Amino acid sequence: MREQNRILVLYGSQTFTAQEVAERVWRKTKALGFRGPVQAMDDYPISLLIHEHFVIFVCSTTGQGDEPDNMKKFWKFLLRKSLPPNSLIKLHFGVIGLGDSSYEKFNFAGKKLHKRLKQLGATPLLDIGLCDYQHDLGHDAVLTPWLDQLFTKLKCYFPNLQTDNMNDTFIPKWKVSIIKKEKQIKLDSEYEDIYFARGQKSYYLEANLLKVTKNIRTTEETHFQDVRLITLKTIEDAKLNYKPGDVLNIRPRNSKEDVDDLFGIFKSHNIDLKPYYRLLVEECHDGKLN
Ligand SMILES: Cc1cc2nc3c(=O)[nH]c(=O)nc-3n(C[C@H](O)[C@H](O)[C@H](O)COP(=O)(O)O)c2cc1C
Repeated sequence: MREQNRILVLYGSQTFTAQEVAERVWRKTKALGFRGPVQAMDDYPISLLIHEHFVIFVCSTTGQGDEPDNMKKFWKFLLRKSLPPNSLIKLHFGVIGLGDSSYEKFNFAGKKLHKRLKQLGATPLLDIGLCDYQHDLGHDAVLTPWLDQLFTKLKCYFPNLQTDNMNDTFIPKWKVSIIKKEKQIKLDSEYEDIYFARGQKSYYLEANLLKVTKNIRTTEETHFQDVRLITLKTIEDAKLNYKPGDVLNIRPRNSKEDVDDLFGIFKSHNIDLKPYYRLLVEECHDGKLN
């Protein structure tokens, strides 16, 4: 093993749910004293996979049974015909799939990943966990017992593992430091944004302030998907130039009430943060910066 007590947690996630689950799983592995990072599959140098002994995969399904964008490169590599069938002989793994049984191809990406890892000689620690968004308890209905089983199984490889009093100690993945306590800026109107007020419009390339004027549900109330027609209006009746094929990137803004509530909480905990401070957020693994 490259490192003692190493478990790697890799995820494929389109809209962050699998990422959030992967980070929860990673925190549990940290609480048990394991080392190793949590990463999107495409951010992991895949040529090193042959040296890994323990990997937990958290994989959602998107589109019509497709794998998420941030595992496409990884998945393409795994599918190479030139890979010998024993490439991953050292690897012990678990796959937890996140899906929705209202889709025809339920959890396809996770199922395909589990199958391919086995074809390449890896040993499953336990059967794939098939989380279903349709379940009353959401993904946790499958995830919680699956994790209990996983950690019980890991005891076979790590006999000193203490899982009985495993608490959910908070293990930070990010180091946050204040880099600039800028002066508070007075905003001229309720729509103004702090960056616009600083004259940093170029920060957003061709940014415009927009207001939502209509937000109408277009699907039946009884239909499981909530699809919306949202109408936006420029604040100063500015003309927006666009051509077919252009993409509109919307950055929603938090309401003033929500921002005030959040900073009220910081204040009540004696945390010196103001909305206009600039922060530096750095990723760290095992307590060290990357
Ligand atoms: C556009 C779209 C397509 C989806 N397609 C599937 C699918 O084919 N099979 C499935 O089991 N779940 C499907 N799902 C459900 C997602 O897998 C599920 O919501 C999951 O929690 C999303 O995880 P993520 O946020 O990490 O991408 C789809 C969800 C969306 C929004």
